This record gives sequence, structure tokens and C-alpha cells, in this order.
Amino acid sequence: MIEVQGLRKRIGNVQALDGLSFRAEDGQITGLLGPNGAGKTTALRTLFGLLKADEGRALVNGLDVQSNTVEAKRQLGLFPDPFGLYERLTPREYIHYFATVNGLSKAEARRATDEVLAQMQMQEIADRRCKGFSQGQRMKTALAQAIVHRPNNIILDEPSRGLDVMSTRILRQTLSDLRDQGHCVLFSSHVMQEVAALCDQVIIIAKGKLVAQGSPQELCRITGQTSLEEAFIQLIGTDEGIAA
Ligand SMILES: Nc1ncnc2c1ncn2[C@@H]1O[C@H](COP(=O)(O)OP(=O)(O)OP(=O)(O)O)[C@@H](O)[C@H]1O
Repeated sequence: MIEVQGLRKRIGNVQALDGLSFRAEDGQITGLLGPNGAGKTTALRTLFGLLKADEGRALVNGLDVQSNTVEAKRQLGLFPDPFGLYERLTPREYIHYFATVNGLSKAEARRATDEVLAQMQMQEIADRRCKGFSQGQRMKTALAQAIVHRPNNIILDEPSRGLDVMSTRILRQTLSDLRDQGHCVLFSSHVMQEVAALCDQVIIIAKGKLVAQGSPQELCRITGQTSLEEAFIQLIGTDEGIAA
């Protein structure tokens, strides 16, 4: 379970988070939606302990990421930018390294790496260097790295950005599988269709604050609209931030 309570963060002259609160439950995919500059990345970075909030708390399974950083992070997987992989490493080396960083012994890390390589159907590329990898191969490596230590919670910042159709399908299937296994999956997106199709809960934020939270159906009902896109536009007052 992931929760933020009253997060406030000022960056330069901008109030990036302005008392943001929301909760993402286990066994659900929760989508974070908002126009450009709404504070989505700032909220996710704060949850991962990469930024320190001025006020408020970010909790992972009830653990405060600021005061209980190591333990909280072990229960959290962060999907990194797939374009920032170390090109000299193979997926096996890469994934194994992150498994040990997250506290697994060498033997456990080897076993967990084998399992995740099989789960993601990566055996063929497991021992090739990442240099020259396609987008889909990069995405799989990045996702495998995020989930190798079997964290209960997974955070992804615009994971489908730049992916082709096949890679997007693999990503969506993996997120659905993680949800079905009981994980808490929280991701940000601008793609309305993706959010409507995948998410059990949608959190809409603007100007660093929560605007609405509910299932896509509930948000349509509240606003009297027939699509999530229309509901979003009504709640936000603009169609900025929507991708087709
Ligand atoms: N390092 C920074 N320096 C200056 N301003 C920043 C910085 N990081 C974030 N901000 C500002 O904080 C606000 C929130 O930014 P954030 O990246 O969290 O929004 P977002 O919802 O992820 O936007 P997008 O959908 O465009 O990616 C924006 O106004 C942004 O310009």
C-alpha cells in the first residue's frame, strides 16, 4: 500500500505539491493523471525518497520513506528510465546487481534473476549486452530490475512513453499480472485509453493537489460524462495533458 499525506514541496518559485494526499491499495492498478506540471513526477520522486517534502508524509506499507528509508525502499520497486540503462551490462548482470542492492543474498539474487528473466520471456537476450537493445528489450530489462526483489509496491512514471505497440502490450500485461498477484501498482500517464483500460482507481491531480479519486466508472458518474477523457476535462477544466 502506498499513501501520501498532505505533501507540500516548493521548487524554486513553484509550489509543485500543495497538500497532496492519496492512497493506492494492494491488488489494484492506480493511475496518476494530471495536466503538464501537475506534480505527478514530483509526487513519485518524493515517494521514492529522491526528493524531500517540505511538509507531509510519504508511506510505503505504512513505513515513512524519510525516517525508514531502507526498509520502505525494499518494499518498493521503481521502474527506471529504460533509456538510461548501463549499456555494458547484460540484463542478467543488471537485474542481479539490483537484486543484491535490494538486500537479497547472492544465491537468492541468482534465483530471483532466473525467475524474472523467465517471467518476462527474456532468456534469449539475458546474456547480451544492453547496448543496441530495442525499446521493448530495454523496457523489459528496466521492469525486470524493478520487480526482481518482489516488492509489494511498484511505481512507474509514464512507463509507456516512447514504446511501440508490442512493447506497450507486454508492459500492460505485466502490470495486470502484478495486480492479479496482489501487488500495489501506481503509475503516471497521459494516455487516457491506457488509464481507462488498465486502472482500478484513478487519481486526478492539478496544481499539486488532489482533484478527484475513483474508478474510471465512478469518475464518469460523478461528472455525468460517458468517457474518462470527458470526465477529466470537466474536472480539470482543460484538455491539457491528454494524449490520444
Ligand atoms: N527541478 C525543477 N526545477 C524547477 N521547477 C521544477 C523542477 N521540478 C519540477 N518543477 C516544477 O514543479 C511543477 C511540477 O512538476 P512535475 O514534473 O512534478 O509535473 P508533472 O505532473 O510530472 O508534469 P508532466 O506531465 O509535464 O511531466 C512544474 O511546475 C515544474 O515546472
